[in-house]
Amino acid sequence: MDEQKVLSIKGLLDDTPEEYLSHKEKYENSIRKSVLFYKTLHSTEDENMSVDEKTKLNFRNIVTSAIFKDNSPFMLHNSMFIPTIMGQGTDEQREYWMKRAKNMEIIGTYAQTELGHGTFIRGLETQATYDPDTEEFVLHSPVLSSYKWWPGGLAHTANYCIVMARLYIKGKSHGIHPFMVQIRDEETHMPLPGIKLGEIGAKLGFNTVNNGFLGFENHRISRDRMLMKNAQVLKDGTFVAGSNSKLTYGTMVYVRVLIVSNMANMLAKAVTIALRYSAIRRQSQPKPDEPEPQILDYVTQQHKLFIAIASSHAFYMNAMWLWEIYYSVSLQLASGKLDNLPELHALACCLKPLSTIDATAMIEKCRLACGGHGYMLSANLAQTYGLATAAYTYEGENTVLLLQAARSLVKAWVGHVKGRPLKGTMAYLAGDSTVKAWDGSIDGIIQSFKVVAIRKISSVVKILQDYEKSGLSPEDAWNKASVFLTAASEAHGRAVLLSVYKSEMDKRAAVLSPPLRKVLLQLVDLYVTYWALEKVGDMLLYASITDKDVDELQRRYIELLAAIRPNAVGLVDAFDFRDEILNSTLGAYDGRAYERLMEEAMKSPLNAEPVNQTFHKYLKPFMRGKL
Ligand SMILES: CCCCCCCCCCCCC/C=C/C(=O)SCCNC(=O)CCNC(=O)[C@H](O)C(C)(C)COP(=O)(O)OP(=O)(O)OC[C@H]1O[C@@H](n2cnc3c(N)ncnc32)[C@H](O)[C@@H]1OP(=O)(O)O
Ligand SMILES: Cc1cc2nc3c(=O)[nH]c(=O)nc-3n(C[C@H](O)[C@H](O)[C@H](O)COP(=O)(O)OP(=O)(O)OC[C@H]3O[C@@H](n4cnc5c(N)ncnc54)[C@H](O)[C@@H]3O)c2cc1C
Repeated sequence: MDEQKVLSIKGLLDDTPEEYLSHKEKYENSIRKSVLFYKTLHSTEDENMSVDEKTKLNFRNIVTSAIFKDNSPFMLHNSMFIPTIMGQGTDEQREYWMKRAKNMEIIGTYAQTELGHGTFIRGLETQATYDPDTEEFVLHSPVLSSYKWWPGGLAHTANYCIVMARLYIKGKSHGIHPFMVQIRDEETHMPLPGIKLGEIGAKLGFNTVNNGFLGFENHRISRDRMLMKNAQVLKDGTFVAGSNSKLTYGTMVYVRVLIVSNMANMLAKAVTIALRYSAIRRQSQPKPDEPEPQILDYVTQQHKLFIAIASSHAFYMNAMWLWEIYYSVSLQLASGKLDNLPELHALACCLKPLSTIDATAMIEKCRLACGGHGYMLSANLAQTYGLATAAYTYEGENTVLLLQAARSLVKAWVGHVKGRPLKGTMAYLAGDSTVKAWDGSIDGIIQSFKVVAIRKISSVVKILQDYEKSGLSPEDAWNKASVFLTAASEAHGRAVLLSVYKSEMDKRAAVLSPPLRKVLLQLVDLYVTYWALEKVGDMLLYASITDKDVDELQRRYIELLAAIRPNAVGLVDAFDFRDEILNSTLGAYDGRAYERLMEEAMKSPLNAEPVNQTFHKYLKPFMRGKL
């Protein structure tokens, strides 16, 4: 996506900050901008580029942040509607629907979550009952809780959507399947008969995404509207099951992988804003005979911010690595080879939660590091937090995904104990869990994180087995142990994040100039040392670290902050975000934060006049005691 071309489109960037628009005006403005933006996107897209190339090209591209501070009502069209057609449609269905969707002849969304169910997909209640007489599916929302609730763009924007519904044939349920459903008339945009649509209301963020609700009243669609790549319903109502019922969950895995790269970008944006502001903001006078220092020179400020730079790099390296795995597994799935899907699912169930947990926390820390000005919406830190924290929940709520990963880890460990070989990212579980002397090296610390994961997984398996021996059902044992199951998944995820970041950097280090290699490896060192200190309890319990080693680690951490300080501004400048993309009074390249804060303040409609009409209507009578 050519940033210059996009950002030079007239009318695309807001003159009046959206914060001063009404809820309805914000939506209408976001539609106006979406149409402008997607016209350009469509005109500049290289049709010959593969999904793989396009995705990796866009990994660091967040030009949309310049246009939509709170995302676009079109976001589900590209991020889930099109990928689901690609992943779940037959060749014929792909041929027909991809053309219409890519040409923006139709606008789609992905409607899975219901008022009553989000996590538990097998509990979804929207019905798709097959009528062999008419060769149609009857879509119905039997109760309020079965209304689709949350899908982006569903309320007033999309005219088609992928509906995940429970398939019934002759009274028998055949599980959840994807259906292509037209929800609005293409000419009038009126909801079709038997379809109730609306928006779900104001939210913490995503307030220009037009998240909506959808209810069906016996709405009929033709048989060919079920996306039948993974399972089919024949004309006579015969159900042909797919090779794996979870293949219908493929779009979610795809988005979870993308979310890791998105967190890298969100965090990079926030730390660029906060760090640049910390370079121009001067405050206090620790040394009486010296001027107020840059707040960036306070080590506590460096502690708040430098880990965010390193974490953005770590998420980016892990995202690229995970995308390669995703893409190769998706090619294998296309040829019916499913055996690497569980590992991909488990990986995504670790890295999506950890990247969103860390990014959300660190973006908030970036905001807090800017004091009062960080609290201004014109700083664009609160909105960035809102976007990141949404990803904690959507595409699989984090706790639930960590428990999914734990399911795979427990199975792997139990299998290992029985002699079954471990493979891929879980192979290290077969490694030596007796720790060698702590050597404080980066590789040594990463190995300690692997030991922590091994020990946490093995001990939670022991807890599960003891509960079951005591007579608890597997389900009750699982629930009782679930806090430590998520902890075991987090430990595994940490080990993966650390080792992939290190190994991916090592691969790249050879081609870097010595100064660049030095500063990037300092970030790796900072990241590993930071997490060793964050998890010092686990290190003391499971690794061979001593209190003397901890003292050494703390000193090393402080030295690393000092070593990175001279390059800190250069490191965020290297993210190369244009001012329009940062969209922040505090983060602009020229450092004129105060002038920009004032310029933005003057855009408030309240500043258009010195005396607001409420003075004469209310205040004056009130102050004169006349109310
Ligand atoms: C280029 C850069 C671009 C950046 C853009 C990035 C951002 C993009 C943003 C897009 C906007 C997003 C808006 C949000 C959209 C949504 O939120 S859509 C709805 C998402 N909803 C979910 O994710 C629901 C989460 N719930 C689940 O996934 C499942 O219900 C569950 C939690 C996995 C549990 O399911 P259940 O059927 O109960 O499973 P179990 O009984 O536990 O058995 C699980 C077995 O199935 C396997 N499995 C489960 N899921 C998958 C999967 N997806 N793939 C493969 N396998 C799966 C699991 O491994 C278990 O297998 P066994 O252990 O062998 O039994
Ligand atoms: C900004 C945003 C955009 C979204 N966009 C879309 C969209 O476009 N399309 C769409 O279909 N959906 C969308 N969603 C919905 C999203 O996918 C769901 O919110 C998410 O899957 C969580 O489900 P839920 O909200 O029902 O929460 P629940 O699943 O009810 O979770 C609530 C709490 O219960 C806990 N819990 C639930 N199950 C378990 C369990 N088995 N074990 C332990 N704890 C459990 C969770 O950990 C959580 O703490 C969006 C959500 C948000 C916030």
